Amino acid sequence: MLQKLSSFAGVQGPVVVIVMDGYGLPKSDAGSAIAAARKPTLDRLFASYPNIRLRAHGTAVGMPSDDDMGNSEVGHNAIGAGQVYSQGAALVANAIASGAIWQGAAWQEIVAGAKSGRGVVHFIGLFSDGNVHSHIDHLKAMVVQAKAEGVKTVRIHALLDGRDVPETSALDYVVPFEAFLGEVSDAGFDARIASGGGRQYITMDRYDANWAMVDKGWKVHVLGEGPQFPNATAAVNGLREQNPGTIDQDLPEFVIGENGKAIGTIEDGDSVVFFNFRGDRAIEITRAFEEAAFNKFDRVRQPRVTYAGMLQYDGDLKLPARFLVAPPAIKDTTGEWFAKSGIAQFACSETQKFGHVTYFWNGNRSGKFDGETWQEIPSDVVPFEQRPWMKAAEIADAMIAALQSGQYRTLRCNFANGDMVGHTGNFFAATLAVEAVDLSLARVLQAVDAAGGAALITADHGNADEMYELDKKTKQPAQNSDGSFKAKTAHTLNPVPLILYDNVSGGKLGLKQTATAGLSNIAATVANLLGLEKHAAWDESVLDIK
Ligand SMILES: O=C(O)[C@@H](CO)OP(=O)(O)O
Ligand SMILES: [Mn+2]
Ligand SMILES: [Mn+2]
Repeated sequence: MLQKLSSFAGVQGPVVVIVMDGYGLPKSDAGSAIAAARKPTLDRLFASYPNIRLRAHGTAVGMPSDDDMGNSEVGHNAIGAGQVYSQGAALVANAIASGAIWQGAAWQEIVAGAKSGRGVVHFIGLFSDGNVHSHIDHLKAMVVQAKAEGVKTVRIHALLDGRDVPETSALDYVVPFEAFLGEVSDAGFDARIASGGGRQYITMDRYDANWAMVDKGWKVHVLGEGPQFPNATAAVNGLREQNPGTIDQDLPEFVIGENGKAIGTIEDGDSVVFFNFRGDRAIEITRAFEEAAFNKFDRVRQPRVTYAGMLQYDGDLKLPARFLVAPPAIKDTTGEWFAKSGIAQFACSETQKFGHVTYFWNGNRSGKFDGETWQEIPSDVVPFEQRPWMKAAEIADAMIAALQSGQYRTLRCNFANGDMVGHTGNFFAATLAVEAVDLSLARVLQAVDAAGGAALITADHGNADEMYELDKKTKQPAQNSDGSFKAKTAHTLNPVPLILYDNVSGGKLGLKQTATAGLSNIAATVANLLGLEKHAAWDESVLDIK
């Protein structure tokens, strides 16, 4: 049980945490869809309620360096656990640097498994240096090590990014990597890219939103069925020609063929490494490889392979069974300790972010703690620039109903809009996305007032705050040669807001801005609003109690 605070009995009504995904505070309004949006509710909040800035990127959320942007996994982990752990990106980089990864049983089984079969290791994963789901340097190190350990053939199944890196940067990765593979290949070692496609088109679906993407990925990676090209560079060029204006993440699938035959089908006795360290978009394809009874799509055949994930993606489901690097052991989350303190909790989002407020929030566990209620609003399966309002209204409806029910002492939700629409690179749609959040926020806050509660409004990282690549010198939006602006689809390095919406304490409560304030300070702040001391493991509260 968490102890009672001596200085404050807590807000009488419910304490609500609202995450506006992808809502950062930019240095300049140039290129910010947030600045361009009409958002009377947020304007009023910033003008009239206590608010501070929180660090949401780099080492403040467990990334290897402060050049790393934040992302939903590390952001929601930090918010939900109140602690900063070295995250997958850092853990894998360290395991490779020390060589510990090669000593582990999982890597040795991958190599031994391949050698007892045809000698083939497949690597499937996100092909960039974005460091959100994966890093191409990790792949490079594994190819070199596989060769050193006597693997005969390497086949890479490359998911093109353009979402954590510039939107049409695929060839910046593919061309040098194909050159590198050419250099390491010799009479006894053959390493090539064998298949791929855009990450938002094949394989990397999450939260059961659209299994058809995984089906498409399976067909190209495993069965070798799809439009053929002689190499990945030719594939990217060819697909771009056939699909003018399509950015990398949305490019269709491709297969590398030789004399009409796919060069990298996955067969019995092969080894397969899914080299993303982040779990949300790795779980579905992992299930397709591991599950004996699988009914999400027709696999046609299930090759008997030695399969490993870069990390363990789900600590409750133990998925996958074999993993190269142990994930951060996220302990003592708010979900767990509020449950132990008898506090009923409500969590809600739409499909695209549902796992963020449940699985990431609870430390990458898919199971509920006692007294938790989760509500998922099914997301649209459309390009989000066509529906920038997404399910904000429905999430607000669910939050309002949960507040009115009087059943929950604390509630949390995530509005996906700023992030999911921000990732499309469509400025106009992103302003509408922010406006939809503003409208829904107004409705939820009315219900918070009616319940005599208080709310913390925040974000997990930036995105819609910078919709164009900024010119390094002028700090103005950078231009393409035809004069159009260069769209930016990735997250940003900007801080995020923390607003305290409190009409109940009579001015007793405020927020403390500290130099190091970050997402991990929210957990203790929520505990204090509930009238509870923080858990010893959590970073300090920023609640100022006068
Ligand atoms: O879409 C995703 O997978 C990531 C970007 O790679 O975004 P977020 O961290 O906001 O989920
Ligand atoms: Mn996010
Ligand atoms: Mn995102």
